[in-house]
Amino acid sequence: MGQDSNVWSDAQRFDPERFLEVGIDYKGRDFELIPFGAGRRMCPGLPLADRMLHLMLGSLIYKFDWKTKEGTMDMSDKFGFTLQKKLPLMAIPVEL
Ligand code: HEM
Repeated sequence: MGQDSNVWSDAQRFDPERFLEVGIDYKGRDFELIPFGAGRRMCPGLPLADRMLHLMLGSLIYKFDWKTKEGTMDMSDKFGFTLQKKLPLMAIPVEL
């Protein structure tokens, strides 16, 4: 669904900014984007994640530089109900 070209233009391109323009919601009402699932069994942690994620991610980026063992990042994915990375990401923090 995340790469369906009927839904997303240039669907294969990594383009997080696209979400700034589309005006769809990620809280289970718009099925084009359901990172927390939808319906009665959707993620009950959504309100917590919604508040904390920016803070956690911002702190990690602010406090560390990040690198990978190989120096590059493999963005291939594997097919499934949700989009997952083919190879797990091993991010190594480097103290600033
Ligand atoms: C970015 C953060 C998170 C994402 C993307 C996420 C995503 C998801 C997804 C996709 C599901 C399955 C929903 C479905 O079956 O329709 C789920 C279930 C669940 N999540 Fe999260 N989650 C996040 C954070 C959290 C947090 C912070 C908590 C708890 C503090 C949490 C607790 C749960 C629980 C208990 C379920 C099982 C719900 C059930 O089966 O009824 N999640 N989550």
